[in-house]
Amino acid sequence: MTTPPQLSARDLRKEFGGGRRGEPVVAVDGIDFEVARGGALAIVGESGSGKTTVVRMMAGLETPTSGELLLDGAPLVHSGRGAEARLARARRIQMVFQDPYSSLDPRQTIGDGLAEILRLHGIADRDACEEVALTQLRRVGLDQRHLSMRPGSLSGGQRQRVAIARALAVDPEVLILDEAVAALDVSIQAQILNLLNDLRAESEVTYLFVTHDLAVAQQVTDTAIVMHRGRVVEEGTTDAVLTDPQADYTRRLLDAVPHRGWKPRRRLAASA
Ligand SMILES: Nc1ncnc2c1ncn2[C@@H]1O[C@H](COP(=O)(O)OP(=O)(O)OP(=O)(O)O)[C@@H](O)[C@H]1O
Repeated sequence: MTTPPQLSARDLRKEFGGGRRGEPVVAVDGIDFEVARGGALAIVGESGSGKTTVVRMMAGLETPTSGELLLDGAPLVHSGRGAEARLARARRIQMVFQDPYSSLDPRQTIGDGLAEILRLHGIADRDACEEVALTQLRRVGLDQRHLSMRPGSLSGGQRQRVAIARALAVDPEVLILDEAVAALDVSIQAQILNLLNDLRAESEVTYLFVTHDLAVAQQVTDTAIVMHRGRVVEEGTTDAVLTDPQADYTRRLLDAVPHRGWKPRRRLAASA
């Protein structure tokens, strides 16, 4: 018997009502992808290509119009939207966003925030929380000092480390990273990407890495799909997509995003 992929999408489609002339907006137009357990897939595309909609369907925040999302071979979308269903889903799928402020309470210390998650998911009781929280912080390169700090006194990179620690604290099967390094300086970005590689090597977590930047995707993912107007226009190993793109759109996307050795040739045409 073959093992099912950890995560897959089959002919996944999402329409929203209320387009300009009343026609539906097709945000995701019949896409397919698969990620093996412990693998890392990049979803690459510019703003408006449908990446966020895919992620929101995975998080249970949107319901697909048709098609399926499968987690470990079982449909994901029909498991309900109530608080219990959300908690059960969060146990399996965690997310890290571009702006860690969106998930960090500015009034709460890093240690208290982690402890809250550990208790919520029944991972550690009150007595064990601090020790487990510290273990999680150490995994992401932080230490005892950070337990009592608040998000406002951390750097952007440290905040993103905390967001990663919080996400991995529940030992999810899938970690979705939605433009997770986009707001960081290049040197900090490199540190976080290295950390993500180390964390994936030491656990079986599967990454879904959403980005507009293929060069960044190459540093953490094995395979990539390129989305344009809700469709997959190119797929393959991330290396091949980056170094030998087949689709015109991918080539234009690569030309538009600054990367090492980049020479500005042309911007993506607004109508492309
Ligand atoms: N709730 C909604 N109602 C109507 N249209 C929507 C809704 N959400 C997204 N869309 C449309 O669906 C398309 C895809 O949007 P989506 O946010 O998924 O793209 P994206 O690639 O993630 O872009 P960004 O990086 O800017 O978030 C866009 O045309 C967007 O305007």
